[in-house]
Amino acid sequence: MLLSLDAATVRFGERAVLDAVDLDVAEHEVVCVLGPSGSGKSTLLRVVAGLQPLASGRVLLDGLDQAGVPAHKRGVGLMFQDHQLFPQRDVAGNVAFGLRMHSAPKGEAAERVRELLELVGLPGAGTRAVSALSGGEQQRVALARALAPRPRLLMLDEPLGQLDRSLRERLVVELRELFGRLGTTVLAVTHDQGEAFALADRVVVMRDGRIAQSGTPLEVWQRPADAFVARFLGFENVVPGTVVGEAADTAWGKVPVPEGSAQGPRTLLVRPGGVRLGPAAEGLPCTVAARTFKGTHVAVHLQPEDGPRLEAACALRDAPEVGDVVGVDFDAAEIVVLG
Ligand SMILES: Nc1ncnc2c1ncn2[C@@H]1O[C@H](COP(=O)(O)OP(=O)(O)OP(=O)(O)O)[C@@H](O)[C@H]1O
Repeated sequence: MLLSLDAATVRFGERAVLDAVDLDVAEHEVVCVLGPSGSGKSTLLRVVAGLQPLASGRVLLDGLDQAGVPAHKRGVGLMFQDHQLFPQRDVAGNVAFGLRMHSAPKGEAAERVRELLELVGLPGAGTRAVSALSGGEQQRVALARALAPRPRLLMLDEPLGQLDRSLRERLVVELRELFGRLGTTVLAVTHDQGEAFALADRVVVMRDGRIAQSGTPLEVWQRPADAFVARFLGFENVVPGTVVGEAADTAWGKVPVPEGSAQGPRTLLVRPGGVRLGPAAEGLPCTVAARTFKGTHVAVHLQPEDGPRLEAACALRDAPEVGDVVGVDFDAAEIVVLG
């Protein structure tokens, strides 16, 4: 394992901001830590970087305990949210900064800077002033600077946080490609699930200093570990229910569940795609309370006579109007019995 956290714990006063976290990152793996504000994501990175001491537990790099190893000797690169470029240096000066710290010979450094700027899509930008760059360009310079000393582990804290949506979406694809090509091992944190899912081989969801779930983007998306993860991912149809056989009793009536689901009192996730709308006389009667255009589909918010609202995903053409009364039934394949 390139990186292992072993029961890593950080306390501020009484409160454990990291609470006995175990995490392994293999070489060449891209891991994204995802979680709400205050869940401990940045603290996790700072611990690995050697900027935050542990109350207990261990950080190992290549199997070696990093206790007492200062930040600059850990061989990890860290790129922060507000990319902190030096405004008085030009682009090349910023990129070379990472190298100068490692006392590279001058000619070699210039060649490496040229190579890095090409890599991040800014060929020939070496003499430009940092202040004259767009947000996305500054982000690329910060990335080149972090990659310059060839860190064995690259850590990114909200790497695309400040940028507008379309630029973020483009950069995330570029980053994924770049890391794949370079074989870089990456530990990134973000609160944006789209970004994490697009970038990562593995997603780690944090809650209150603990890991709520770890898995591939597909695993986490298909089978959120619990109601917290499901809600954090933006799923709204989360209800308690009692599972007996292949159905559950819920506030929305009887809901079918997949074969082999855990039995007894549980929490259910109903994906919006599994909420099917039909004539008012069939299934659970609901009134359309709102519609939200989502680009590829319409999210239809349904109010049953009793019980919480439901969200359905409808094709653009089939979406009912606000005020319509529809009958709802459920597709067992889109229902997950949560842990
Ligand atoms: N030096 C400190 N002293 C006291 N509390 C701290 C300190 N640093 C962080 N915290 C607290 O620890 C908790 C976790 O902080 P952290 O920055 O790791 O969260 P985060 O998940 O990265 O949040 P965000 O997404 O908002 O950056 C927060 O509640 C924060 O207020």
